[in-house]
Amino acid sequence: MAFETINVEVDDHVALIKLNRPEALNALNNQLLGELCTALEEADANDKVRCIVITGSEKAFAAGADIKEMSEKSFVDVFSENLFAGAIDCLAGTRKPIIAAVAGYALGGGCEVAMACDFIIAAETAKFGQPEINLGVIAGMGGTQRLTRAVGKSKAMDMNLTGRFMDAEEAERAGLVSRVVPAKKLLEEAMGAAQKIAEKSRPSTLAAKEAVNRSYELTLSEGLLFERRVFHSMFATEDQKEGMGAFLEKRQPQFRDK
Ligand SMILES: CC(C)(O)CC(=O)SCCNC(=O)CCNC(=O)[C@H](O)C(C)(C)COP(=O)(O)OP(=O)(O)OC[C@H]1O[C@@H](n2cnc3c(N)ncnc32)[C@H](O)[C@@H]1OP(=O)(O)O
Repeated sequence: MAFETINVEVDDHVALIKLNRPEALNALNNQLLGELCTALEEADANDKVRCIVITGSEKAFAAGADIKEMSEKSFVDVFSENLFAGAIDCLAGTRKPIIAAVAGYALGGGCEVAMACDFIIAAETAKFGQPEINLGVIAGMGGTQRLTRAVGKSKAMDMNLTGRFMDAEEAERAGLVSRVVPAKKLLEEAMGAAQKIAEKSRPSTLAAKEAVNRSYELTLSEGLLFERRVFHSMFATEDQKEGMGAFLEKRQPQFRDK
């Protein structure tokens, strides 16, 4: 499928999706969000793809929802079209692991898209923020919810109420990002992490992602039970025998996704 606002490359079991609206710092307009959703559905359905990386440019992962596009909309417009529900549900509904590789601005919807990925690797240049308050609105794709779960109430309130940006170092300290690397190494690091994930047994990666995500929805005892039962179910796979057998035989496992 040909896209205009994103580029997609599939190489070595990793789908690399690059947001590509440089003239607007990758502002998330309807077309880009629609194309991103289509690309994610295709990657999820493509047997060759085992992990997905989403990235932007050196200057911006994405500077938020497209303000020009939404500025004239009325309440009835945004309510009727359920503005932004589709794109973020699409990300959250993708079963394969997704890494956000963030350099430059990840603001508003850009920060929210990154947070809807499974983890974030940031360049030293990354800046995260929920500046919607400056536009007379609030975050609408998870900035008050996912950010609070990631960094706690105090920092989430600070960012949502003042609109200030958080740099990569602070984001790592706060637990918003998993690692920070020099900007030149960002893609190499993200693709390296994706390759590592791609080498694992597919049932294990899908199950690990589901189990971690359940921790957002369940009580601790329900979550622990869910995890234990999924762990038990992995003993029905050939890959469990292969993984444990390979360890005991001091060799690399050859997973067959069975
Ligand atoms: C999803 C929701 C519901 O949560 C809502 C949102 O996401 S609302 C959007 C939140 N994001 C913002 O408020 C950030 C807006 N952008 C900026 O503050 C600045 O552009 C900047 C700090 C990221 C970068 O500043 P600077 O280097 O000075 O570049 P600019 O000249 O401002 O930008 C270059 C070019 O890009 C256009 N641009 C930037 N961001 C957006 C945007 N979010 N929507 C539409 N267009 C955007 C900007 O207008 C410039 O274009 P031209 O004027 O040169 O045509």
